[in-house]
Amino acid sequence: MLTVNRVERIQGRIQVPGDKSISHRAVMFASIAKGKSTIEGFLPGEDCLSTVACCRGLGIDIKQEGTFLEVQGKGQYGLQEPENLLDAGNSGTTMRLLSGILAGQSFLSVITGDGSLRKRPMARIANPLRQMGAKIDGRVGGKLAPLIIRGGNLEGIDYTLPVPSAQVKSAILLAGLYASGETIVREEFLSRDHTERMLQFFGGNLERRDGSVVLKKSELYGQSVKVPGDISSAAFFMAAAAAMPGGHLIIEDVGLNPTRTGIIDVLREMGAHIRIDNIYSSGGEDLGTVIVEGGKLKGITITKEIMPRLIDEVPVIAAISALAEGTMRITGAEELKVKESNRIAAMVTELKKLGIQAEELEDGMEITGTGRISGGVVESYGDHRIAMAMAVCGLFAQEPVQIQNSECIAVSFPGFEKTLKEITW
Ligand SMILES: O=C(O)C1=C[C@@H](OP(=O)(O)O)[C@@H](O)[C@H](O)C1
Ligand SMILES: C=C(OP(=O)(O)O)C(=O)O
Repeated sequence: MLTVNRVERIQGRIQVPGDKSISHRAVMFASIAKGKSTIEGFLPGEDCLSTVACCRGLGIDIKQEGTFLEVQGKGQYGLQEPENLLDAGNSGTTMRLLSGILAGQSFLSVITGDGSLRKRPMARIANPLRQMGAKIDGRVGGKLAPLIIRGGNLEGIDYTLPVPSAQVKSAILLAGLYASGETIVREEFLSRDHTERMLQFFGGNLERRDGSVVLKKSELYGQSVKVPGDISSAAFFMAAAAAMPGGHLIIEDVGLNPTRTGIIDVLREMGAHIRIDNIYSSGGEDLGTVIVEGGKLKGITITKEIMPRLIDEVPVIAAISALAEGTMRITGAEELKVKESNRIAAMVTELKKLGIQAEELEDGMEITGTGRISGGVVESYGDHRIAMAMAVCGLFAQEPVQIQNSECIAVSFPGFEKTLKEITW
């Protein structure tokens, strides 16, 4: 159980661990690339370690020393039939992206995960991968994991995403590496495009045409990847510093891919002062220093257009909305219901336990800021983002906030508590 006490100051200069989305992709792409890859700044969180374990289960030699990885890629057709179940743990990204790769293999794989992942929707990837020619079965008519995949002989498809999801887009593109003809993915609002950028970086034949991604069957080649700091982890501290009058926080080497910076746009619209400095590029991704000055925030309305660029940051936005003036209305966020927990229900229930005025909407939530957060015991639902969002509430609460089942924070942010202590007084 993590206990977070009220603080008076948020100040400091920090770095956050490597980006989770990019760490997963780097390991997977390196595994199916020809030759050795190195990965620097890898996130040694539980989710990414699940990806490493699955790739090892497919016969890939991966050496890990903290945040440094060396992967001996065996080329597109070098993976071996796994002797046992592949376990994606709590990680939707592992299960969905890896399924795209497994759809290209003629051998049999069975991929499963923990209790939360086994409840999350998998038809969204199974359907397009079946259309490409893979055989995929699973519980409840092939909709839930464990998934049983026998792939091979794929054909490209032209697919418009029915749900805004970078994981679905990525699964199709990874299968597209093995498919004849062109694989085309279209989406209404651009979701995180790390797969597109990294496929190009590894030598994949990928083009972007009028809002769609077009991929032709291609071979990847080993590379050296430097993983940027995770803006989704930085978001907890950015939001806390923004809501604390007098707060001053500098976060270095943060990934600033424009498909991930919705949190900066939202905090600015809420009245926060955020500056970006020292921008540079590495491996097709932008990085930079984020400087946050704290002050008084106001509630705003968020709609579905920004959601793909903001999705994992909604819990912490909800948390600081309690401190903002007026009402925060978050809409177009249905996808939050199918994350590690139902993040709409979880946040509303737990915020109410701290005396915050919160209400569920069909596609989001509404929070009315009173500036007052009481203390108490709250639940994480085994969901890392809920646990960290509630920790942010604790920094502003009248009494300590105790977060039950907080170990799940290690899924995406090992060292969260240590960094939190370093910047708060
Ligand atoms: O592609 C990715 O790395 C991710 C995509 C998002 O999920 P969806 O694709 O389900 O929206 C996000 O919530 C998740 O944390 C990571
Ligand atoms: C939704 C998340 O991850 P995943 O889908 O990979 O489990 C997350 O990290 O907030």
